[in-house]
Amino acid sequence: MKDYEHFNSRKSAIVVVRDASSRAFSEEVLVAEIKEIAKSAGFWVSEVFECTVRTPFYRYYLSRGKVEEIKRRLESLPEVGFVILSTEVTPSQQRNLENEWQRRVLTKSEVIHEIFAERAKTHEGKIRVELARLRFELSRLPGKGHVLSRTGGGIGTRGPGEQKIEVERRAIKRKIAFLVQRLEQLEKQRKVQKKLRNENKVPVVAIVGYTNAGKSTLLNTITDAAVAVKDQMFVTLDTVSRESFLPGVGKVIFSDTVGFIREMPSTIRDAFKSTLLEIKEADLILEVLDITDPQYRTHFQVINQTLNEIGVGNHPKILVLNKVDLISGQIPNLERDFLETTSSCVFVSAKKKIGIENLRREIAALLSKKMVKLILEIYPTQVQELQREIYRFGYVESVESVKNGEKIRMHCVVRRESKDYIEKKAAV
Ligand SMILES: Nc1nc2c(ncn2[C@@H]2O[C@H](COP(=O)(O)OP(=O)(O)OP(=O)(O)O)[C@@H](O)[C@H]2O)c(=O)[nH]1
Repeated sequence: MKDYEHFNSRKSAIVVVRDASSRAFSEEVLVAEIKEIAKSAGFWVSEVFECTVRTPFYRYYLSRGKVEEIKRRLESLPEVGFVILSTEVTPSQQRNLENEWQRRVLTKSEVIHEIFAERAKTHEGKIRVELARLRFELSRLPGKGHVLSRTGGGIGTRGPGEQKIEVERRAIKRKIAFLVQRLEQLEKQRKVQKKLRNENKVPVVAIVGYTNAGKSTLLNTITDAAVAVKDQMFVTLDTVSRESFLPGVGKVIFSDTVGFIREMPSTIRDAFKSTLLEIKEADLILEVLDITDPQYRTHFQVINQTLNEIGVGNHPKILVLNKVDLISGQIPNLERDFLETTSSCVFVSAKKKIGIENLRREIAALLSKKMVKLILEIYPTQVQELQREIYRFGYVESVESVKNGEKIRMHCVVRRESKDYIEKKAAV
């Protein structure tokens, strides 16, 4: 056990943000984001060090002077057990910093992996997170080999460190192969379920947005479901779907997706790719934004960029501006670029149930474009079977007895593409 490992139980940390001002996003965004990530992983951030490094020292990724300055500061912060870096460093740089500072040093990716590991609820979600973690570990092995191989072997020979790494690499690859196989089986099962759902043509509404925007809360409010809701990033790691009834449409499936974030580690992004790809099959996308977050414009960019990457940039969308209950003054004016990418825009409070009926109406209005109204006259003996068929594609609005009880008139709403099929069934 290293001297500083006893700090692990106290999750107090300082955050080091390097070269924030030279990036595409503002310093404020980067600092707020890394603090939020640290908080979601259960860290209490006591200080943030922002540094611009003109001459980085390869050994540390920071300049020698900065390493010293942080070291001195840490000496007066005995309660701090961790240093979280806003970007990635090599395993050897990480080890060197740990030796200098005598604290655990974590990179942003490591912290995000930790959050995902803690939050995964379903069996499939857990496998995905474990896969991401193993792939991340694999990508960092070469760096570790470099550090360890310095302990033995001469030029041109393999040091004991590197041999050990080779053994580790093989073990990780074996685990990855096993998990990939398991995941493929689970995906097959899911495809069968999805096929059944597609046969029934139930419209799907995907709820997407930056992490912590209120997606799970909205899913709950819209469908009265109970999905875990916490004021932390990435609470939802697996797609959670719930059904609800919308007038003019019938049964609708609402799906809560994994939260988006800028610079999601590629291992996590790959692991959850298929979850994100499910958005492709949605009939409508609800793009949720936390309007009270000072960074909501950046979040909007990140979401749209991710949606474009998945290939659903032009899908029908409703922009849902959430948490209006926290706005005391005037609701912010939205620029044209906000509104141009979406079919409509609704202000709500998912938590306080404000604007939800309006949102449901907007959703119904967009989805009902794919629906048609039918009036069928059938014999009473046909009612049961026909109703069953109608509910696969929509719903029955009302039923009345006509022609002295000889026939039944049914008013129903069904998906446009099922119209001929239903009419044929009714004509039998
Ligand atoms: N005041 C207020 N708080 C809200 C509202 N909607 C959500 N919240 C809070 O915001 C926090 C995050 O909500 P979630 O629904 O978990 O957010 P999410 O987008 O699903 O988060 P991830 O699963 O991490 O992607 C919780 O503390 C909610 O109670 C709202 O309309 N008003």
